[in-house]
Amino acid sequence: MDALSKKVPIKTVARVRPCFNGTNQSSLIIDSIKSTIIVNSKNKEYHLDNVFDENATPETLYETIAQPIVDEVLGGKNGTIFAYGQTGSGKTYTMNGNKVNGKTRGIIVRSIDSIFEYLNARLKNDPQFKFSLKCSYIEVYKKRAFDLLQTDGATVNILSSGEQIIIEGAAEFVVTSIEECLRHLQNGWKNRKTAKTSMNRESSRSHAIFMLTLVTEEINGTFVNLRTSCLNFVDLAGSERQSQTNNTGERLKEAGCINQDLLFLSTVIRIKSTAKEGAFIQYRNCSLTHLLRDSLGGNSITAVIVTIHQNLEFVNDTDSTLNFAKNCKKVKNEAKVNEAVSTKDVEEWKAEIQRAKEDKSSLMEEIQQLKEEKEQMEKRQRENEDRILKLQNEKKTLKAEVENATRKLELMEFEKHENVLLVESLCYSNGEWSVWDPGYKIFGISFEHSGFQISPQWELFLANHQNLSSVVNRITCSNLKVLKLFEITIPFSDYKKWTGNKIFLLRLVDVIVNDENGIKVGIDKLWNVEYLSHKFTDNESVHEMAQKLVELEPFPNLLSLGLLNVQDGFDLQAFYQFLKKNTKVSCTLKCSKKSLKQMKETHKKMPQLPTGRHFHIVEYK
Ligand SMILES: Nc1ncnc2c1ncn2[C@@H]1O[C@H](COP(=O)(O)OP(=O)(O)OP(=O)(O)O)[C@@H](O)[C@H]1O
Repeated sequence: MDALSKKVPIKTVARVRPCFNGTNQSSLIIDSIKSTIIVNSKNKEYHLDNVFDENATPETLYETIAQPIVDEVLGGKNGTIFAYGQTGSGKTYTMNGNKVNGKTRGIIVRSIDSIFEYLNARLKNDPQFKFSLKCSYIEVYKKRAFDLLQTDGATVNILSSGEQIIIEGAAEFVVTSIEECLRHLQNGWKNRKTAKTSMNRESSRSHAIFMLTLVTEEINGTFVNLRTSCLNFVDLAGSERQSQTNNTGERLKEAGCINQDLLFLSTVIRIKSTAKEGAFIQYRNCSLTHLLRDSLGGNSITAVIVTIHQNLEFVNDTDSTLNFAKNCKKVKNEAKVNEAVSTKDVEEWKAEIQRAKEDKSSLMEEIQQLKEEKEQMEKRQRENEDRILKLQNEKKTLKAEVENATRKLELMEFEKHENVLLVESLCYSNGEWSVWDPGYKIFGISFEHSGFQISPQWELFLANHQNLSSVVNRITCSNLKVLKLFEITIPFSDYKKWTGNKIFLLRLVDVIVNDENGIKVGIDKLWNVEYLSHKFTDNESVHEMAQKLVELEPFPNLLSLGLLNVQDGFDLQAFYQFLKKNTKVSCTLKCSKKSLKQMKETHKKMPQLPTGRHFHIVEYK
């Protein structure tokens, strides 16, 4: 294998496929021996490096075109094999063949076989020989490049850095056997975009490039040779005429992109074939030419296989394909062996390998140890997690117990106050809190036919129940509308928590009750009234009643008092002493009809109470 580079023209061959649609009238005169094709109707003769007629076997084609390039690649040079031609003319058939095994195997499969055959033989004969082979598979579809080895249709970016073309984002798989390599190739085939057209049941709608990158390392005396070479197989999409394919919609759009790419490729080839050395060519304008820059007049051994129809109806495309081939023949590539030679001492290198082996085994031991430690830690972690869970549950139970105990304590604390009551029967409905319990008794005050309502400011109001007269400590309050009875305090800061348990604290305030005549019956503390009313029952002597009132200690805050059913003999004079002693109180006496007249007369004779206070005597009904 020649390590020196020299300028070599692109090898250009034609492969003629059997007549399309079963016709057997060829429009071409094919001479495989002279490597010429004459296009009768155009009166043109094309001379190529090789011409393969329809009887040429895939094996002959491989041996003539591909094998020499594969050999060069194994020696460290880059190589590219293109298939170019009209749609349905046999490009995919030539590159891939119909199957991955058997006689119709295409160029790619045969090349892979050959590469592994060589590399395995080298490994066997030279224990110091090393290699790494990687594959990637890219397609250019509608001007964008995609990775065929990534099933999610990942796009890739084609970048150039100096002499290097970089395919950013493309997956590269190391392959160590024919089977592994073919598996990737077949996966890529499946992902390639194809569609049925009138010219081809499975027409490629993209340009596909299968790439193999080979790195070999061999020792020559005291030198280490590192060689890197690439082999590209390019199956281009076929040129199409709308008049022949009758494509519409998406197919037509694809055809437009395919034709544009091929036109650009032909233009690059035409310019390359005539341009002077070093002339600037805009490869980057098209993903296809950008990607294949090296293969089109650069560091690569390139062969172009043009595939053609021989039917007369396709003669114009055949002629233009052959014209492309003619231009390709004029383009020269300069392939060099891509080699890096290091002067490393072999003994030192061997010692290094030995050291690396030893390092490796001690590392393996360390890894094993770490694995065991990891397992133990994981076990411990699992145990800890179980323990934490258990503790958390215990904590929850304890917390609930503490909360319960705290609540009980607080309740007990509140219950110590005489004017404080914890009510557990408040309920919430329609956006309001309420207590509804006819006959309810709070602080010794009895409520009948009445309900409680609680305002948003947490005040408790008494209200009539269903148009009935409310009865408070047996005083009928027919016009009772809303009566502020108590201030309600929520005993704990987090009221939501406690309202959930329906626990409220009621704190008694001054209470004013209207009697049935609309007259206020005011009492300092209602439990005092309870005490008074207890003393003044109907069964006791009215004389005693008045006397006892006078004897009682004064109620400094008592504002109002109502006495019901006062009978004859009640000592008004004595009661007046009570009014004088209790300096804030106003009073309403209710007498039987019989004694009303006399009571009123006695009353007239008594001195007036100071302004702001009153003493009424009315009939008791
Ligand atoms: N030399 C040949 N001998 C026998 N059959 C062939 C030959 N060339 C092509 N064919 C058959 O013709 C059909 C079209 O071939 P193929 O798909 O390779 O065309 P193509 O150039 O890749 O088309 P497109 O550009 O539309 O993808 C296939 O069924 C293939 O088997």
